[in-house]
Amino acid sequence: MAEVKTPVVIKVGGALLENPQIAGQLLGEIKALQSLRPVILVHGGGPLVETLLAAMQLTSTKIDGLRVTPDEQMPYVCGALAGSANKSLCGLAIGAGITPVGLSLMDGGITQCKVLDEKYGAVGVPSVGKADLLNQLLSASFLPVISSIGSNSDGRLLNVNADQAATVIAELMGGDLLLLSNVDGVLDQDKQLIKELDQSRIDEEVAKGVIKDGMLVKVAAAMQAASELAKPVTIANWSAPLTAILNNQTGTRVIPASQTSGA
Ligand SMILES: Nc1ncnc2c1ncn2[C@@H]1O[C@H](COP(=O)(O)OP(=O)(O)O)[C@@H](O)[C@H]1O
Ligand SMILES: CC(=O)N[C@@H](CCC(=O)OP(=O)(O)O)C(=O)O
Repeated sequence: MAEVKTPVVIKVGGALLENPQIAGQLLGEIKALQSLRPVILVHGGGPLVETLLAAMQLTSTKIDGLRVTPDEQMPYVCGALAGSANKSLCGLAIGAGITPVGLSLMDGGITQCKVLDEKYGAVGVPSVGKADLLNQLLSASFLPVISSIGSNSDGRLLNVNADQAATVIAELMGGDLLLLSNVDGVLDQDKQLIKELDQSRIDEEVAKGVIKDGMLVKVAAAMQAASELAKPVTIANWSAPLTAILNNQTGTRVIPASQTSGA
């Protein structure tokens, strides 16, 4: 029987698109990785959302790293995430010799979303759906490129934080999860890289206010995926070589309770 290879789910923050050279380099590394293992790309687009909302003279606020999203802003949020960000990354993938398929969380029932809390407006919490579509695309060597726009069962469009989206996709596929951003990983109060983070160190750094804003959501999402998958999740810089990230030579590894020495 053919060996089933564990997919790699790579999430990139939207700020990557502000640096097409680094983005192109990463896509080139993803192309090389695809010859070894299936890859799924999940992306954010926070800066694009900000720019578009500002151009429309709309204001936007975040609570604990999550954007408060009134339903009337969803056309712009969808346009930025499922439109501009998704198609820009697909274009960069094509430039790297990859055949991408641009998707959102709702396509093929990949995830189902529920409204988080009406105080956030149209913000969704995703849960695992069906893997069939992704399995078909991966077996045909396509690169799924997934934006974090989802829908609830009534068809209400919801804005999902892209780290949470990637977490759920990694859980659905049993994949290895890399959360790539514009920082080397999770930094301590002296701006030094923390190489390993378990739940008690997370609680400590959050209480001190060292882990905050977007990193708060990212670390919580990483720990959720690590616990669900019973394996570490990596938070690293998209400028680092992908092989170094995969070989744990750089970045922060978020370790689930099942793998800490006290477990
Ligand atoms: N302890 C920390 N270590 C590293 N970055 C942190 C930390 N606390 C807060 N941050 C902030 O979190 C940001 C990464 O989160 P975010 O902007 O949401 O990234 P992305 O858009 O790539 O998902 C960093 O650029 C940094 O400003
Ligand atoms: C609910 C919520 O916060 N949604 C995020 C979705 C995009 C995102 O997560 O983008 P980054 O990965 O670039 O931060 C937002 O509107 O910014």
